[in-house]
Amino acid sequence: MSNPIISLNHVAFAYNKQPVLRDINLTIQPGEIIGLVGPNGAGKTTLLNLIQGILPHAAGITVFGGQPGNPTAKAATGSMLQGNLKLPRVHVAELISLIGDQYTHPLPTSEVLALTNLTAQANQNVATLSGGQLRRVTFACAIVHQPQLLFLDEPTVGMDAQARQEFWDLISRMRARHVTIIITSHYLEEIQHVADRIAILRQGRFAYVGRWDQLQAAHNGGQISFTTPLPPATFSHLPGVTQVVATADHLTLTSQDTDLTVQALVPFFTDLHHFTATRQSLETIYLDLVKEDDKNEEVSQPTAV
Ligand SMILES: Nc1ncnc2c1ncn2[C@@H]1O[C@H](COP(=O)(O)OP(=O)(O)OP(=O)(O)O)[C@@H](O)[C@H]1O
Repeated sequence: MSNPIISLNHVAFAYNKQPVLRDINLTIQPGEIIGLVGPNGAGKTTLLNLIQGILPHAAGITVFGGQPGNPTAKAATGSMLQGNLKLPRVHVAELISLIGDQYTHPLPTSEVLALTNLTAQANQNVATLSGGQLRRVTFACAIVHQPQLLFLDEPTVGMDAQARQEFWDLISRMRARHVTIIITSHYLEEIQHVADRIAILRQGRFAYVGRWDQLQAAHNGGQISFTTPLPPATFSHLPGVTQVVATADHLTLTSQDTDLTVQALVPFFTDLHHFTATRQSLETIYLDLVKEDDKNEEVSQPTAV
């Protein structure tokens, strides 16, 4: 395995003695796309700022083999921070080429425009762009110097569904260029398609780091619905079943393990109709994980930082 681009070892951080990050551990390999998720105020932006050396506290953080903000890391990093930047009133192409001129090996402006779907807006004044287009210009400015590492803090905020889809396509194009990306987003269902691994930040620690599909496989719960002439009590003691709800036309079983419950339902199949089984959505798994962590926090003592 090649040298990691970023390694985080027992990283802790507090603002004015108020702990935000308590014990953060993560190693990021070149070309990986990491989705950093967590509730509002969990510390995602703080962590990105620490890794970039914007916040002055570097214990346990190595970026491109050195301290955050080291010259190699600075030259190889692109960043798109939260919100729209206040951009000067120039044409889109002019702005991208002005920023490119600050670097030794910038991408040609036409290539950046094509990559970010901004060719049609090349000669438009940035002050007249839509919110979604403006976010793409900010992204174009972050990649013009061909960074190996990109930080994207809620890049799709304010974009409509189509603009978000286009943006995620753009991130997939960055994957082909082997760019390492850390991206924060509250759109879980979307980020799962672009991120190789998800890191769920909660109460100053990662509640989960890994692939979404593995997280889903580990949470096998869900709901099973059907119509049946049999009484609801028939199903309440089947393996995995935690709840049976009867409505006018069907029964819904909530199960901790849908595979197990479906197997136990096989002997009843001739009496079951309109059968559907649904696995928990990622959103539900995420919310449960965050809630579980809340419960754990109630019993565990906060770590001194
Ligand atoms: N400069 C600061 N001084 C003091 N406290 C701060 C400062 N910046 C952030 N905080 C606090 O640190 C915590 C983490 O904030 P941070 O912005 O890192 O969270 P986040 O996960 O990015 O949140 P969001 O999803 O809402 O953007 C919050 O409680 C916030 O109020």
